[in-house]
Amino acid sequence: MTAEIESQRCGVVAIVGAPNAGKSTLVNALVGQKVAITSPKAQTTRTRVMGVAIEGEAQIVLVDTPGIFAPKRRLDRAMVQAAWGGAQGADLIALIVDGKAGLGPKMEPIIEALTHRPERKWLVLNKVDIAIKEKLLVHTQKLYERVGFEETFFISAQTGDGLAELKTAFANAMPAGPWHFPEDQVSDATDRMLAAEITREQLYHQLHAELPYAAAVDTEQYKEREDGSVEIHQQILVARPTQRAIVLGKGGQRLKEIGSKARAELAALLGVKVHLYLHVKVKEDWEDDRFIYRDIGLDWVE
Ligand SMILES: Nc1nc2c(ncn2[C@@H]2O[C@H](COP(=O)(O)OP(=O)(O)OP(=O)(O)O)[C@@H](O)[C@H]2O)c(=O)[nH]1
Repeated sequence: MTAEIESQRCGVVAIVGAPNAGKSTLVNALVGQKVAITSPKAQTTRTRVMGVAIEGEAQIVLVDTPGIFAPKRRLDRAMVQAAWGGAQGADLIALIVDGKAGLGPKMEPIIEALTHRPERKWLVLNKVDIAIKEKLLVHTQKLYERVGFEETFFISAQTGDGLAELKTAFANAMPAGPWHFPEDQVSDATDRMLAAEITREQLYHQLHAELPYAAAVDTEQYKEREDGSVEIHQQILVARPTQRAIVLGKGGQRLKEIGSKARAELAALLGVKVHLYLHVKVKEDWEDDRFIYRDIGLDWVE
């Protein structure tokens, strides 16, 4: 037992990058199960989510951060603050770059900030399955000149290409020390938080345009019933009555569909029967409400 603990390694890898780079997809793939929600729409991840991956004797605590971009609104600023906060004190910062989208102006604030970070920095070029090789090499060269990374990896978080090598390299880079989490824990999110995120993911998947970005999901009640099933009541907050009508759909059909997909996914993740009750509420100023920030796990920014 003692020998086992002595050989253990554990550390924190902060996963940073522009919105839509594939950060959450990568964290889920390394953990081996969904801990962070993903969508084709940018700015899906709003708060820091920790995913725990294990490789041999090493426990790798992956901090999935919101995409970093030039913030305008309060919610944007809170997300960017959470992203850099997630990198604070990490053993390693991994910059995830969308190899297909490349380095547009939106990468500039990230590159600039990274040059001043004291942590070790690795570069991970993602989406090699759809990227053009020559372009990847040009991006890599430019980033090296600006930031100076210790290591570079080419991966596809979606197909799994290059992930085994990346995971082994992360594991080898972790400092010696006891594991931070029990062996069977995959995330720091509570089931209550996970439930809200799964519903929000369905909003992203089933609704288009700007709506999901203008919505928040708040779990009001989460309780275990005597038969072992869980009963969950959630509020979907939107800013305008027209948005409420979109979420409800004709005859409430859309909301029903969101609820039934979210329920099925949660039941599979939690391994128990789930009773999910969704309500849509119009709250014009939810983006300026301190309590909502607390509920969705973001710090309030002035
Ligand atoms: N083709 C391809 N698509 C990918 C890959 N990795 C992620 N994606 C897709 O890219 C989109 C964004 O992925 P996410 O994991 O949500 O990206 P993110 O960086 O967490 O995004 P934010 O939450 O906006 O910060 C999703 O549609 C993913 O399916 C990849 O390796 N190849």
